[in-house]
Amino acid sequence: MSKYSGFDEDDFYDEDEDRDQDEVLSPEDHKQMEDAVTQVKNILRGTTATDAQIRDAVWNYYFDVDQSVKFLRDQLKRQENKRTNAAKKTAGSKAFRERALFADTITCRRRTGHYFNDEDLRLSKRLSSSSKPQPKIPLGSSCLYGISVFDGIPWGLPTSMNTDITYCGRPTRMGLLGGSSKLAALAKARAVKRQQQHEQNEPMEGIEPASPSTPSTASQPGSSLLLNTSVLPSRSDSGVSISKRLTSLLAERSRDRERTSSRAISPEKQSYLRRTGSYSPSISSYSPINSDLSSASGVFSENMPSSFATSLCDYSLPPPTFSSPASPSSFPGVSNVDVYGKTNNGMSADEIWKLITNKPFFYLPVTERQVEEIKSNFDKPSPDDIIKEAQATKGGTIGAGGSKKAQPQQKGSSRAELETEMKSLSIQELAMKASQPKQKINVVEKFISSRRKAHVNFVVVGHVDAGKSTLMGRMLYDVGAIDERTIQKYKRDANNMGKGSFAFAWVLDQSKEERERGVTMDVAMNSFESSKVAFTILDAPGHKDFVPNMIAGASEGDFAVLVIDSSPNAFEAGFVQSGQTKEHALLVRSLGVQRIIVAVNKLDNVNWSEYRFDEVKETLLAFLSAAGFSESQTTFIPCSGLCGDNIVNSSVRPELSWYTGHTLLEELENLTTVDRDIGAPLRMSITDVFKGNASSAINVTGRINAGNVQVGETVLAIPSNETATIKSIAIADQANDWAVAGDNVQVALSNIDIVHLRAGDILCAISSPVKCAKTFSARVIVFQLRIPLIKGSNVLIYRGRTTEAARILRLSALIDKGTGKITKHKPRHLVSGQSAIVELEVMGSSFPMETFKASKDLGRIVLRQEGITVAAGVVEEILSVKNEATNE
Ligand SMILES: Nc1nc2c(ncn2[C@@H]2O[C@H](COP(=O)(O)OP(=O)(O)OP(=O)(O)O)[C@@H](O)[C@H]2O)c(=O)[nH]1
Repeated sequence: MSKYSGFDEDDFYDEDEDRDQDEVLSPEDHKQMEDAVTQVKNILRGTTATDAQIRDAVWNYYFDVDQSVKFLRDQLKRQENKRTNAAKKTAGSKAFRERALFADTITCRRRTGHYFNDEDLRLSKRLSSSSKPQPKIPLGSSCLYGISVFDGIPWGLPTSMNTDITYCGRPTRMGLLGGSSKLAALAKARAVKRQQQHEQNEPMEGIEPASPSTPSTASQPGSSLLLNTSVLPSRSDSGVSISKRLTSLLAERSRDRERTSSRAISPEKQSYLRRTGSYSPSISSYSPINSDLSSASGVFSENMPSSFATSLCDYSLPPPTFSSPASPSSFPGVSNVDVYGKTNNGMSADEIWKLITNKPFFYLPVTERQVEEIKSNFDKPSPDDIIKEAQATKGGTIGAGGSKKAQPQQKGSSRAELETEMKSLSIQELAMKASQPKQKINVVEKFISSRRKAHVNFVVVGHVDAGKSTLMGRMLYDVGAIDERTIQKYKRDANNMGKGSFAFAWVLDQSKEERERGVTMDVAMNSFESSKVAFTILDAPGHKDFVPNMIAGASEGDFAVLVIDSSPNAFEAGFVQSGQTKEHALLVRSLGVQRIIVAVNKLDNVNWSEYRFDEVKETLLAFLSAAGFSESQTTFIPCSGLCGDNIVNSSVRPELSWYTGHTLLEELENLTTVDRDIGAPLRMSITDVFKGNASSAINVTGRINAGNVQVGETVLAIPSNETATIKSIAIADQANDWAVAGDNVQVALSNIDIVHLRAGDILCAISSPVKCAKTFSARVIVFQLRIPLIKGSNVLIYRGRTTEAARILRLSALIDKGTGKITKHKPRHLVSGQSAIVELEVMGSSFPMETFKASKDLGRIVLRQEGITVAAGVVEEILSVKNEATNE
């Protein structure tokens, strides 16, 4: 391996590199080196390899003669190739430049033999040191720079164009519009290189680079530099003679161009050249439209964007006036503009345009008549306006999905009138006008006369894998809410998945992910009816990651079923600080649940042990009473969801004969029914929002917390503050004309856009809107904390499905848990187990809430920090709202 590995061999001969080989070589190595150098020299005799190159190669290849020779031969070959290519390139570009220069002034006559005329040949001789004439340049050849527009056209020049072609200057090259980024990069690199070369040429005294504003000579091939005779030094050296030559050459070319321009151009050719952008019309045909063509013809100097492009991109341009467009000829002192855009006062058309308009612009190719026509189209009302007007006349109907905040303006009504009307409108009046259904039902009367079964929601909580879903699945199966076939199917499918024991849990865990993971992730809802009561099960997730979902479920529960895994160590695992048994029990209590049934589950795992049951009962009873559940409101039932003991039917198992109490279902039926004010203003917490398949209505599901609702009624959505009309109501999939507090409903809403509704929002009576709190005070119980809560602590507040960021504004007081009396004002911090009054500020935009006194459902909150529940409590007072008028 050579020392060059990993290096570019082009860097091999670095003149500056200091390699003092003699200093590091031993006498023996030195001799070896000299021998090798001599051998390589002999082999490469006659080549251009220098002594230094040979020594370097030998040194770097560790005196290996063959390797060094091979390397050096390769290098020499590469250098030779480089030189040849560079020479070819130089020769090529020189020839190209010369031909381009000739082409600049050539008139090609295809029909008459494609020869240069005498004048061209004379000029070419003078320009080129070679006296050899250039006899033929075929039309369409790429060497003809000026007409290279025909390059690549397989059918050549159109027959109609087989007449005289006049080159009118080099076309301006514009940047790539999209396309290859590699090409763009290459073009950019070349431009930079050209710029560098240009800058290197700049210091030449007496010669300055052509500027964009200089006359058209700047854009001619071969004339990238322009003489400035005023700064030319009066030296009689060779530099001056070159300058003189260039001056006379340019003067001659200028005369030449004038001659060419005076020749007649056929209309056919004019049209073609317009299309190709190489035609500049004379002043006689100068118009706003073809002024742009003149800029494209090369009159505008290189690197300038066309006026069309400028008009498109430059928003600062003043709009052009259509009535009397200015033109270069109208500029004082200008009477003529030639085909090169040069005017008789020595300025280019471009310069004059700039003076006239400050910036070049592009006129749209429309006549004044067309403009008038376009303008008159807007005098009439649009089809939309006609429809709106018709709707307004009919009675102010607004299309579905439209915002009801902005009523369409009646034609003829003044702004002042409208403002007065708006001021006089109040939500109460709106309520009077809009919330009345066509045929008003007395819902309270209807409810009483209907003798409907009491409707109870109960939430099932407990540590992960305590058996909550299995227990509820079993209950639904035993009461006949699930048929045998479905259960058999679940058993088969669960067996196939290797989760046979989860068959009953699948009744509630419906999602694929929940079934695959064997974990409940969101609250599952299911209903069944006993002979006395209609129940809705809210099966909450037990995993700590889904506590917010558990809170949502618990917020809707009237009672709670706490499921305990009585298996050895399992109860203890759920009861430790990080377990969810305690957290869930505290949360349901904080959210207003007073009645709790503890299902001591999986008793089959402890051989139906009474001792284990008592152990669990004792431990929990102490904890629950400390958490606020009275003993009379707490019941313990030994059961097994998997085996079905004591769920719906009493166990007949001899091992369980020690228990003679109620089954779980009996216990649920015995619960005291909750009193609800069905005559109060409507409050409905939305749990889900979705669009119906067929109808345009928006469906929302949720629970009616207070009051009642009926089909045709107009309600208010908070926090969006948008009204909606109740299109239909369904209770347990049965259509109904009305619903009351406690019902879990699916409601179809019309006249509202789905963007104004989301889970956690409240539907309420227009006459009594729910407020969105900005600051409020709450009585809270502090849970287990890692760090104390202080003034300024950031928390997340939860209520049902609503969550918002909040900040503790003030720790107002510590209170006694038993008596509720203040024990200390303004504590510095709050620690685990304390009760306190705190003031909170809602950071987010909207958190609809009510005081606990006004609504037990909407007045409860849970505070969490970094995924841990830190406190829960009730809203005492709403101190300020987001916006009194709009709740925004
Ligand atoms: N031996 C026995 N196993 C049970 C009993 N009840 C449930 N299981 C098993 O416990 C495991 C968990 O049951 P799930 O019903 O999913 O528990 P869960 O509390 O709903 O779980 P999460 O909702 O995810 O917290 C399953 O393997 C059930 O078969 C029972 O009474 N006895």
